[in-house]
Amino acid sequence: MKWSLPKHYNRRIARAIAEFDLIDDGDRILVGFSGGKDSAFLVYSLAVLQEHLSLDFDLRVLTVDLGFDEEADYTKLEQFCNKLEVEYEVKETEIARSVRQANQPCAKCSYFRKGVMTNYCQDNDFNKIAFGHHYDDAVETFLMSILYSGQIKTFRPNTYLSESEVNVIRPLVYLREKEIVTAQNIMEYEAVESPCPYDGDTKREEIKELIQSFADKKQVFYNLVAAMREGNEIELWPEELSREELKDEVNNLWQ
Ligand SMILES: Nc1ncnc2c1ncn2[C@@H]1O[C@H](COP(=O)(O)OP(=O)(O)OP(=O)(O)O)[C@@H](O)[C@H]1O
Repeated sequence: MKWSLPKHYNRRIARAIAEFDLIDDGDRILVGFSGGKDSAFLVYSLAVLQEHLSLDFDLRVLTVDLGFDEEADYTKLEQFCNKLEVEYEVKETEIARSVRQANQPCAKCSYFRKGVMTNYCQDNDFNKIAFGHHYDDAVETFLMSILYSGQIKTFRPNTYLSESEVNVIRPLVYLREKEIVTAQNIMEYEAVESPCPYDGDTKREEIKELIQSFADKKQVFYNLVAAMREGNEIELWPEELSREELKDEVNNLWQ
């Protein structure tokens, strides 16, 4: 294969693979490809690494056709995979119809999409699903979760789904989004537009702008990275008491 990855990208992806134990010998990995820049780079880098790593693993690329566009054409995606010599398949679904009336269409769509992929894994003997989430996605999700849901959490680079016995892996977690944008020249692929009418998650955009607004945005980004690590110092308020417990505690004060 004539394709290659610059050293810098190799190092970051290899770091994620080694640190989070993302790929093992004998793995069969199903790669989620939307046609966007992130998953295109994921397909590209896994195809290149398959040639160069000492690990022996299989790859197949899957696009879940969400059903938003009846005229959807996947030729460009297929040609990209052919060029990289990886198998490519499109799975048609009617997810669009089920999420149109939903309160949170994006969350529901992503849930159904993952369901389609795990079913595909079970039917075709794949043990891992790879997604193209990157460093900025992880930090933005962490901050969104605190600000909009009151929970301190983000997605993990490697998550075992016990019900379907599949691991979801995210090999690009150490790459910044701007590095992936630059990588479009390396892989000779132009991202296709998403057919989704809800594209452009406004909450995520808000968070992106917030991080960008700090004078020392790089330091702020890496402080958030530090905060989302287990083992980092945590000093939180005690758990909230139930209404009854609190009432008793307050009453005791007056006796
Ligand atoms: N229709 C789809 N079919 C298969 N996999 C998908 C699809 N949509 C998204 N994915 C996978 O889920 C990941 C996260 O999805 P999300 O919608 O957040 O994409 P994104 O950050 O816009 O990435 P991309 O640039 O690849 O579209 C993608 O990187 C890709 O691996």
